[in-house]
Amino acid sequence: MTATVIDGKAFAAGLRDQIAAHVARLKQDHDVTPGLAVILVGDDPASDVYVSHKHKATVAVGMESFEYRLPADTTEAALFELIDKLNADPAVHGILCQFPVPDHLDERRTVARIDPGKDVDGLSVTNAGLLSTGGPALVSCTPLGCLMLLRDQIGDMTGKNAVVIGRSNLFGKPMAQLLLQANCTVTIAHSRTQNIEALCRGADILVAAVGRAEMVQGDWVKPGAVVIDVGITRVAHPEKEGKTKLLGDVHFQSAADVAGAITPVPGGVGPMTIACLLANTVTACCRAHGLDAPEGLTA
Ligand SMILES: Nc1nc2c(c(=O)[nH]1)N[C@@H](CN(C=O)c1ccc(C(=O)N[C@@H](CCC(=O)O)C(=O)O)cc1)CN2
Repeated sequence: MTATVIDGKAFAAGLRDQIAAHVARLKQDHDVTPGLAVILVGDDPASDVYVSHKHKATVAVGMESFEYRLPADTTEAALFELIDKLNADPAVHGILCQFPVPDHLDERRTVARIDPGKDVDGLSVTNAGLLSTGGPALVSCTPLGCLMLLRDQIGDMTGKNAVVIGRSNLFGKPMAQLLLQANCTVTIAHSRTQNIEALCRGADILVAAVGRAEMVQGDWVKPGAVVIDVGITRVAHPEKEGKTKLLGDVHFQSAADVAGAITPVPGGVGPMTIACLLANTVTACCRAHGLDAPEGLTA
């Protein structure tokens, strides 16, 4: 292996320390405590774990955490009633509905109900529009986390060829916008892209977010490239009976032999998601009180 392994867990811990310091200052200087409300509808086991982690992380940096666990048969009307209440609550600066939601609910309509100033997932049309036009958006947490890791690793990204595999609203599209803002030449690849291997081999920055375990092989990677793996697929452990393990979208061993730097799974991008959610809540709180968002927490 020749690549530097990017330690997202350590980076996220440092970011949470910075956030805790900002939260303490907001309390001391402005008598304001940032508050985050997380809504979970249903009983998806992975979502249950993520929501618990979000609660613990929120409390650990000194913010207020409001957690709402609703039954799987919650109607859209009941969900919207809760969102309306949170939109109007001055103690709540960030609102997030954990995805996926049960089939009878619609993610797009749910996000649209959240006040864009409190949309700490950065998924609303308003925040997507602000991001693509260079305005003061709240940016989707995982791409924001990837940008922070890339900045730390590369510094100035001007003129780099960046390929993002995946075109979701939650990740691929905002990631591409952030890389464009950082002066990269950006290509979004997806399931219909032709000759994707050759395209990836031209990338100085390769970001994989397709949800297909180990799709990106070492011979797709340009020597020295920075590889960011956003995939998380849980599979049966090959050696430990009854246990599972996580795989990324990148075949780690072969890619690490070629890349200059690479994020592992787990411990790469994943921990940045929750740290950036806290960062977005501080940003939303500052903006709600007419204060500048702290440097280092935004795109
Ligand atoms: N409303 C949202 N829903 C979902 C989002 C989101 O950003 N907003 N993202 C994912 C889930 N997610 C946070 O919500 C999340 C995923 C992964 C991790 C993480 O730390 N992963 C670890 C491994 C954890 C494990 O062992 O399972 C890692 O990669 O190291 C944190 C948060 C979908 N829903």
